[in-house]
Amino acid sequence: MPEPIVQVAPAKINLALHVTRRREDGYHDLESLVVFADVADELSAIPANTDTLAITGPFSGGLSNGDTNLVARAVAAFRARWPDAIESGLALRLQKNLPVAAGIGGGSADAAAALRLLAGMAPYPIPFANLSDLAAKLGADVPACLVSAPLIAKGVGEKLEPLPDFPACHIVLVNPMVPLATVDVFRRLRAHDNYPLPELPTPLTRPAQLGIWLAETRNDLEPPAVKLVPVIGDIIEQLGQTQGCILARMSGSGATVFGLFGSSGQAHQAAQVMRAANPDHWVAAAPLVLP
Ligand SMILES: C[C@](O)(CO)[C@H](O)COP(=O)(O)OP(=O)(O)OC[C@H]1O[C@@H](n2ccc(N)nc2=O)[C@H](O)[C@@H]1O
Ligand SMILES: Nc1ncnc2c1ncn2[C@@H]1O[C@H](COP(=O)(O)OP(=O)(O)OP(=O)(O)O)[C@@H](O)[C@H]1O
Repeated sequence: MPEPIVQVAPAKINLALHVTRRREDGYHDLESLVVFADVADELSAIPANTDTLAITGPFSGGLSNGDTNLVARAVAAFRARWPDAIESGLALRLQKNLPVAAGIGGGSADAAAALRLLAGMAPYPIPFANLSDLAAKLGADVPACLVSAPLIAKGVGEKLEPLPDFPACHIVLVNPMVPLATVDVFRRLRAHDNYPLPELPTPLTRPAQLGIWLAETRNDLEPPAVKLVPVIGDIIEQLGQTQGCILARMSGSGATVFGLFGSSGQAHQAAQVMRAANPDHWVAAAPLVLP
């Protein structure tokens, strides 16, 4: 039996997300500081006669392993774009550790992991720019997930500026286990032309520096999401009061809330507090993925 080829699909966190414009096509232009935490789905592949997808793990329930799964869509799109790159079929296994429709880009991270995995198997180099163009067709967050390191995203997520340095922060993620569809949150958004992100300090190396910058920013999707799922507001308040929490805010279109911490000890302590207070919620603590 050959060794499986493995790619991790880390959780995406929008530390700040400003909605700057409603476009003609109904989508919105965003400016977002995007980071990734070392809590992840995991995708593995073994050469086989045909392509198959098995889904395991705590959040596999209810996810289709058919053509609509973002991993299957990524594989199909890759094979259509580079038909001679991988001749064998692939037995794919997705370990689903991240909650679904949670604002932490699980499906997008899985699609990006599939693209990285296939590109790594190809017998010739696949230019990153071409892979990124294909990623954008699969979903707004897929190009950022392809990078999986701190970056500023603009447009609908296709314009990316990876950051050369970033403070070694720790993240606590809390999800109330209420799925929230991105489209519903955008539909409830009232102000579509908010101000852009302020300039980031350079070099950006200390958590406290990041905290000062973040205090000038927001997640514009948070108020409409809290209206739809009020418990998000309660989590932000609780997490914000834990010791050492630099900032508590919702990620993406929710419902996951993140807490930002300067040390691993404080993050794990806060995660314990949140677990004890909310035994039904999903809680994870992890370091950020650094550049
Ligand atoms: C909000 C973010 O999580 C920030 O990272 C992402 O931009 C969302 O990206 P995503 O999950 O890939 O979003 P999609 O599934 O493509 O969008 C679902 C729906 O949300 C709305 N939508 C989404 C992204 C965007 N920039 N503007 C929008 O108005 C559109 O009505 C779209 O039909
Ligand atoms: N591999 C996959 N993992 C998770 N969701 C998937 C997958 N494939 C398809 N989907 C579908 O994609 C939708 C969005 O799921 P996902 O977890 O990516 O949302 P999200 O965390 O809100 O993303 P974002 O942060 O980009 O808004 C779900 O309704 C789900 O059914």
